[in-house]
Amino acid sequence: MKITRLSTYRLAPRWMFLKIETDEGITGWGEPVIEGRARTVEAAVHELGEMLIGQDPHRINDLWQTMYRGAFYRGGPILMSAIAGIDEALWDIKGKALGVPVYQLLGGLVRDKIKAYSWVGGDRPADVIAGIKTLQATGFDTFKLNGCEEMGIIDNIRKVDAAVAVVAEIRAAFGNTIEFGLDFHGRVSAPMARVLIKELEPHRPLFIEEPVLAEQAEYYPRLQAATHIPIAAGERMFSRFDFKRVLAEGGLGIVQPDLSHAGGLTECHKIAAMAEAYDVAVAPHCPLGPIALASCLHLDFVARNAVLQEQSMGIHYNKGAELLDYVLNPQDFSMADGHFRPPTKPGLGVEVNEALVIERSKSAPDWRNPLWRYPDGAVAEW
Ligand SMILES: O=C(O)[C@H](O)[C@@H](O)[C@@H](O)[C@H](O)CO
Ligand SMILES: [Mg+2]
Repeated sequence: MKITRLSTYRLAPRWMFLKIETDEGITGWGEPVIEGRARTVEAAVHELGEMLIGQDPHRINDLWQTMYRGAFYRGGPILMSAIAGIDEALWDIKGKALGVPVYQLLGGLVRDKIKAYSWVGGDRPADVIAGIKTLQATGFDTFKLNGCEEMGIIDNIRKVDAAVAVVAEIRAAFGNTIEFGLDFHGRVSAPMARVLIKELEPHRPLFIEEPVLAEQAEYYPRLQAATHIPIAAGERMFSRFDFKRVLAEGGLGIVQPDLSHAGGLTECHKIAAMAEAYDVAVAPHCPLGPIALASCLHLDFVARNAVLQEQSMGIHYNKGAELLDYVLNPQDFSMADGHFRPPTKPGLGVEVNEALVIERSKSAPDWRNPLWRYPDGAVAEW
C-alpha cells in the first residue's frame, strides 16, 4: 500500500481534519491542530507530506521516527501537532486495512468503559452550579472548570477569595456527589499557585491542572510536594522528552497529553506507559473534535492508568460547530452514565461526513485565543 495524497480541512469551531489517501482506496483521518495556529500546523503537515507520498502507511513507527528525527529541529506544539494528526490518520488506515479497531492492534481492551468529564463555567467561571446540575442530570459526575479568572503575578486576597468562593459554592451545593478538576490554565504564577492551592485544599478538588505554565514545569514537583491534591498537566508538553523530567522528579499525579498535540497515538501510548512506571494516572486532554477524541479513546482502552477522558461536548469554545457535527456515526460516541464505551468500527472508528467537511472548510474561521490584559495594561495569561 502507498500513500497518495494528504488533504487538510480547517473547520469551525477551531479544528483541522487531515485525510490521507492510499493507492488501495483506504483513507485515514487525523486531527492535526494546535488551537489558534491551524494554518501554521497545516503548512507543517504539507511539508511533512512531501516525504510521505509513496511511502507504505503501515510503517507507522518508521514514518513517525522519520518525521521526528529526520528534522534537525524538532518538538514543540506546531511540529508535534502535525506529526500527531498524521499519526492518527496512519493508525486509522492500518485499522481499516486489517478490519479492527485500533485498540485491538495495541493489545486489546484493558477496560470496558472510560469515565468522561465535562467542562462547566467558561473562560471565567460563571453559572457553574446550573451547568453542573444540567450535566449531572445526563449522567456526569465529574467536571472541570477554570480555577480562577486573570490572576496577577502577586494578587490580592480579594481575588483569591473570589476564586475560592466559586469552588466553595460548588462543594456546598453538591457535597461529595461530584468531583471537579480546577484548571488554573497556566494563568497563575508560582508564588500565587502556592497561595491558591492551599486555600482550595479544604474544598477537595479532584486535581489542579496547569497550576503554572508548562515552561515552569520545574515547579510541578515542588507544588505537588506542597499539597495532597493531585497536580495535573500535559496539554502543553509535546513528547516523552517533555514529560520525562517532570515524571522523574515526582511532579505530577496526572499527565494530560493531547493526542493531537503530542505526536499522536504512537507517542502518547509511550507517554502513558512512562507515567504508569511512576504510578501516575493519564487523563488525555481533548477540547477538540471527534477524530482527536476517538484517538484518545483508543489510548484509554489500552492504558490501565487511564482514568478520565476530557471531551468537548458543550465546551465554551465550540462556537459554530459541536463535537459530533461532522460525524456520520454519532451513536458510536454516545455516553451512558458519564462513560464512553469502546469504539467498534475498524480504524479510529470515526465516519467523517466528508461532503460536509469539504463544504464547511470553505468558510473556516481563524480562531484565536483571547488576549487578556491586567488592569495596569500588562499582558495577562489567558
Ligand atoms: O484543559 C483544557 O481543555 C484546556 O486548558 C483548554 O482550555 C485549552 O487547551 C484551550 O483549548 C486552548 O485553546
Ligand atoms: Mg487545561
